[in-house]
Amino acid sequence: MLDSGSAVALSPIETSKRLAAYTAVDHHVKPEHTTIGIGSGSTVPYVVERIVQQGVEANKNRVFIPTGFQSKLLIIEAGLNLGDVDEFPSIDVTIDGADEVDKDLNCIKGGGACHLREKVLAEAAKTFIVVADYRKNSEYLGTTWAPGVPIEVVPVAYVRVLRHLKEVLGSPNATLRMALKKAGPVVTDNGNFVIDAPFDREKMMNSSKVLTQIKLLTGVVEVGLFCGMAKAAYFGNQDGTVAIRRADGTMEQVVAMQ
Ligand SMILES: O=C(CO)[C@H](O)[C@H](O)COP(=O)(O)O
Repeated sequence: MLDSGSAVALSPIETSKRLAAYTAVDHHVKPEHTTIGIGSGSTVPYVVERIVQQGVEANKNRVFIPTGFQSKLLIIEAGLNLGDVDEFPSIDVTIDGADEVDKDLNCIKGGGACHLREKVLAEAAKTFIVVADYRKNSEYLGTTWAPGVPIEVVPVAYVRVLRHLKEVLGSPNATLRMALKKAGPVVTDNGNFVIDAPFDREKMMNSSKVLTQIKLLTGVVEVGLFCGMAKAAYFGNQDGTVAIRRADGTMEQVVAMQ
């Protein structure tokens, strides 16, 4: 599964994801870190790959906490120690992907329907770091990520939540996310449904207000808006550099180590 170190050539997008992931691990997963949160998506395998490259000695006393089924498998298959957040509620660093990141490091997450556990691990972490390819780097949320804000909702409430999103909160195209290889809706690792709710630019410019409004709806378990949570975002670029945007407002462009 983690074959990016093999002779198989990576596409430019995959190369960008790997650049971001490797650089973020090099900067933030340090020898003194013993509890590490592992996010979900297609960028995170490169995070695990780089952590494995730190060696058996570096990893033998570490515990890795997954944000869902996919990252649990990644941790097990990499031979790393698996833990859970109820046992390790304080995490040194969590590294995760994102569907889109704005200039203030607010993120849309949940394209893989894992945003509830992802948010628990982001909150539990002293340092929450986002890794992504250049396509996710936006000025405003909703610029490139068209499906909208992912909302995990208990099944019994989805019709009412959908109606409220359309009629009251201003998302007329909100939809229940349907599965691709199963008849019916996507069901999360927690047994819930996901609604994708697009909002216009004006609303997304105040993403914490959108987050609060949705979170208050009965039956909503979690909203895929991560506002003011990330310490830094790492974006792999096509030219082989990595753009780093930090919560303190600083930006840097570095040449990534392979
Ligand atoms: O939020 C997520 C899953 O719920 C992922 O982190 C997000 O979808 C990014 O995935 P990728 O690295 O494949 O672009």
